[in-house]
Amino acid sequence: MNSLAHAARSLVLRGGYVRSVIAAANPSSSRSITTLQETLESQVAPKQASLAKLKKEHGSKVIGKVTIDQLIGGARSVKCMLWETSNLDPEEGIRFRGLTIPECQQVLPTYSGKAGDGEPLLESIIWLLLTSEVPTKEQVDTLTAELHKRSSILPAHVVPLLNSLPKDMHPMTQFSIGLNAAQTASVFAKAYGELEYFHFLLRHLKSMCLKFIASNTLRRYLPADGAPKNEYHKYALEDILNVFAILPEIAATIYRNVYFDGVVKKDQSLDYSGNFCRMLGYENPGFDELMRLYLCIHTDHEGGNASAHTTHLVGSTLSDPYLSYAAGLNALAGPLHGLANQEVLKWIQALQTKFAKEGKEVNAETITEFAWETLNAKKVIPGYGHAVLRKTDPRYTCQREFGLKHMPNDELFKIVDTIYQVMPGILTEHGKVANPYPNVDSHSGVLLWHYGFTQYQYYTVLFGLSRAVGGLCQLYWDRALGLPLERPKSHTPEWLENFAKNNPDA
Ligand SMILES: CC(=O)SCCNC(=O)CCNC(=O)[C@H](O)C(C)(C)COP(=O)(O)OP(=O)(O)OC[C@H]1O[C@@H](n2cnc3c(N)ncnc32)[C@H](O)[C@@H]1OP(=O)(O)O
Ligand SMILES: O=C([O-])CC(=O)C(=O)O
Repeated sequence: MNSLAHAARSLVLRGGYVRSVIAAANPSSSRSITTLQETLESQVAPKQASLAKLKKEHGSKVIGKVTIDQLIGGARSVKCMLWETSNLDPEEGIRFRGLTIPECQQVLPTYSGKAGDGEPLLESIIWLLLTSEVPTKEQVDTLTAELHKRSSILPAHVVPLLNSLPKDMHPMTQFSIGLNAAQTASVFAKAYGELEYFHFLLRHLKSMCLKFIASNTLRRYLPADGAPKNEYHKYALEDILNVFAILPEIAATIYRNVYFDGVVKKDQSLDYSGNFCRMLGYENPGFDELMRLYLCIHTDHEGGNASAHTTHLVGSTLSDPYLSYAAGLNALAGPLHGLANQEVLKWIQALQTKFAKEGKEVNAETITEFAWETLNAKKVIPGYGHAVLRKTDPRYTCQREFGLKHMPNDELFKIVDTIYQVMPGILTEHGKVANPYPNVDSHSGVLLWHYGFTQYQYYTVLFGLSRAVGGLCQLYWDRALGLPLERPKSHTPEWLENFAKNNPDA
């Protein structure tokens, strides 16, 4: 009962939480800033209404067909998911709420405060993806302060648990364990689960008199209307912001445990990315800027990619945001998805080692030789190809531009550039690949390496820190729009064969 009362009260109190954080961060301007929560609350009803209208007026319109090839082939291009936060065009690449990466770099607030002067802050992208609005620097600063403050919500058992894990456990496995363990702090699960418990209790009390007393007593301590479906998004938002806030400490603890002394030092006078770099143990403003770029560009890639889709699917069962995104992390840990960034570095290392032993230079010719060896061994070239993109990934391009600006003479950067010159031709000649161009993973590792961040088994954790933003900003809207349980139809091979036999012209 005490814990019920505590949970209920803390839920109610959080309404005033954000305002007090803002006031603490910036007392003079606190009254004039529209908070993230206020911005979102004003958007929910109109968005719900326009989705309901779309469904009512056009719900029966056909937007595509599905072939047997698509059913067998991983549902490529099947249109079956609503995604608010970003959209991917095969030629142009990603747009975050309508903005390309260069446009984001021009308009979003940066560490210096001036848009266009440096890389966007991750907090800017969080604001953009959640609200579809470009925030002011003041708004972004309030979000930074809020996330720093919320980081204290990390449950006390999580760091000791991480400390107890074997150092040779893959960092992504540790990341997923850490986030799952932090789920005890879920506000969403409490709001939902305790009400379940409340109804369970009422169902099982035999005496009407006891039912009446229990009902009246418990209701006093629970949110006024319980947690009805139309309020799920409020509890989800609490969890989502808390997950953003605690992930850096989980990620940094893993890095410091596996490769160093386990000590994590914060500097909350900095932004989210800058503070994260200090937690990792880096004190280089150039590395801070790279981290800002890295964390911004990996956030979101529309809904169909495996990590975002998994988060959305698991969330549709009303699993809370912690569990939903932990599932997304497990999808990201696959080598055809996020893990490809570590595979790229591994591939380049193997290439360098082989030709160093043979006393040969790494150049276009030796890279071509090594690529054919990989392909003939029926392995993939990591960092190349894509399920949707049919041109060079703009996330590759902006990282290349960062490299040209900050490390044009770096040896590894030059190798990546030479790979880029020869690989599309090789993959085209190979003849199988739908997209012979590089994706985001083919460039990210070498930039990190330049700053001494050479522990490539860890690289996907950085991706996972960033992808939380896309997956979970969308999860907010999933709950706000009341999207249902996701459950597509599957068919047996026999059904397909019969269908094909009975429908020769289909
Ligand atoms: C953040 C991200 O997730 S970006 C992607 C990261 N992953 C990688 O970089 C791994 C390498 N790339 C790949 O494996 C693929 O290109 C994927 C998984 C990204 C996309 O897969 P698909 O949509 O199936 O690609 P596509 O239609 O081009 O595949 C056709 C064939 O080409 C092969 N192929 C695709 N890309 C490559 C590649 N980079 N090297 C060698 N073969 C490839 C596929 O394995 C497939 O072979 P199969 O017919 O024998 O099964
Ligand atoms: O879109 C995809 O399928 C893979 C990808 O690039 C991402 O998730 O960032």
